[in-house]
Amino acid sequence: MTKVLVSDPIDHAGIDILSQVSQVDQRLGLSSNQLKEIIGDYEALMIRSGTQVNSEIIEAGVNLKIIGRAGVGVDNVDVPAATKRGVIVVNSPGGNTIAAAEHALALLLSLSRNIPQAHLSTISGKWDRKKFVGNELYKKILGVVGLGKIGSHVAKVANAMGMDVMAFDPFVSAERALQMQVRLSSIDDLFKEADFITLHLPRTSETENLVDAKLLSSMKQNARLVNCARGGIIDETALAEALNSNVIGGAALDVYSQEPLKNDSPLLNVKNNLILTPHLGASTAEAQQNVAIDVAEQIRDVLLGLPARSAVNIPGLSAEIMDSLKPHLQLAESLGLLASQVSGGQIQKIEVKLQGEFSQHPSQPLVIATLKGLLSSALGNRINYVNASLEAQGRGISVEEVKDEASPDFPGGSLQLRTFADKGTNSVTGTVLADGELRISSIDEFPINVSPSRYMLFTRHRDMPGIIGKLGSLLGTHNVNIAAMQVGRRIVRGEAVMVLSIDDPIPSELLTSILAVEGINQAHAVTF
Ligand SMILES: NC(=O)c1ccc[n+]([C@@H]2O[C@H](COP(=O)([O-])OP(=O)(O)OC[C@H]3O[C@@H](n4cnc5c(N)ncnc54)[C@H](O)[C@@H]3O)[C@@H](O)[C@H]2O)c1
Ligand SMILES: O=C(O)[C@H](O)COP(=O)(O)O
Repeated sequence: MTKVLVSDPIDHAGIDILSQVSQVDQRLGLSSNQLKEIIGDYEALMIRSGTQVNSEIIEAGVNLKIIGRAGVGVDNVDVPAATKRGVIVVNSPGGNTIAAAEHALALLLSLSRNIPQAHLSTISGKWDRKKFVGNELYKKILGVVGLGKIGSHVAKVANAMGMDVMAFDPFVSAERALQMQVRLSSIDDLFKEADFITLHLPRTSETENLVDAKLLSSMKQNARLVNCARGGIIDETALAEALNSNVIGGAALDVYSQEPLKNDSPLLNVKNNLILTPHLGASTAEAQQNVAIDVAEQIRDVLLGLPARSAVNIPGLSAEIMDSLKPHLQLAESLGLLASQVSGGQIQKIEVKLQGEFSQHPSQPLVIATLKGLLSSALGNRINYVNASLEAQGRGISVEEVKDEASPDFPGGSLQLRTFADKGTNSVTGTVLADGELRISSIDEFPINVSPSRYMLFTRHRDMPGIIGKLGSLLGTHNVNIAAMQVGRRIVRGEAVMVLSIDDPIPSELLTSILAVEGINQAHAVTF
């Protein structure tokens, strides 16, 4: 039975799903060293933002197949290290959208009406109705930075509350903004004009300290800032200074450059106009149930050998694509595997040509499947859809994709793989028949028509009498049974290919004997 380690608090709905297929161990509060020590026993790790999954932990996870992040941000996972090791990283892109958006709105309202401060004052026995006079959000300008899933929901609610919403998001079109009744602007104009600003963008090398002293000083003096996205997007020292010197009206933060917030953080010296929450954006019962179910289902599927729907490190390969292109991906993988066994020498480049109907399919998944097949004879089950491109790059194999809409050969089109190696160029072509069956339709431009089978023998030889008989009796002598045979040639008595489907593997001494037969130029034992 597979084993799943859960190292952060996860809703029981997720644990229930995983328990149906796996042993689930919930070990909260592990140190990094403790996690490193035990991770080798597990096929899957399920986390939230509390567990840092660095490259050492990933290396120690020798059985790890999948890391499931029950939430959106995967910045606590070393995704490149996971990709290199072929470990799938999945998240729940939409499970906590509403929770995070509502938390940002709650912080906006708390800031505008001084709710936490008024609460503290009231429970201390005071009745101060003058000190806590606030502002309405109605008719105020809201600046949304990052108009993705969360930012859009905040914008929608803010519009309904009568706010005038502007946004900065370099990846959102003017049409989309118009649909949302949001006007797009530059970040500089947004910070100058807005009465309230809310951040909903990821933390990346580009957005780190994006909100710095300069941007803060351009804000209106009474303007207020909310960050419910990621710590590190705001320069916290600059923010503390801006608040203490009344450069801006107030701020509310849910996320910090270092979490948990450190005792020496400059933010803790700010008085009055700052509201802090401990990364609570996704902490609603509903969101926790959503993300736990979403991610647990994906972990369960991957452990059962099925695709994951939200893998962050399998580009272009959603579960829908994997399902709809299943036989096409199988063909691509088979051609890659075949090419790796018949091409001579070190492959430096491959050309993946999508012909006819095939050119209508997305090429990226087919290229990844081809590379997976190509590298699997060398790397076995260490290669998968996650790391195939990276492994190929690491071996200096470049990839060219070609689309050729005209394919006279097959109604369903065909896929051709050409390999360019130091010892020459080879090509293999295949198709998917209407019933989903795979066919190899040519090898090195010689036409054939065979289905890939577990063991096969491919030869290049001179088309001459007696050669087939000699080969047959050699196989017979070694007790290798022939299931099917086909010959392909372009001209009579010229060069030809022979393809045999056999029931048994070919021992190396038999291959040597085959190569010694007069007229046989090449012989390749192929295993699918
Ligand atoms: N506080 C919490 O508990 C909590 C909960 C959920 C999500 N989050 C965080 O909220 C953020 C937004 O999440 P989402 O689900 O809406 O993501 P999303 O991917 O749907 O949206 C992010 C948006 O940011 C935009 N963007 C990227 N770089 C930008 C830049 N330099 N300037 C402006 N915009 C930029 C993108 O185009 C995208 O539209 C993420 O950082 C996520 O980790 C926090
Ligand atoms: O990225 C996220 O989903 C949020 O930051 C929530 O993080 P959490 O699951 O640790 O609450």
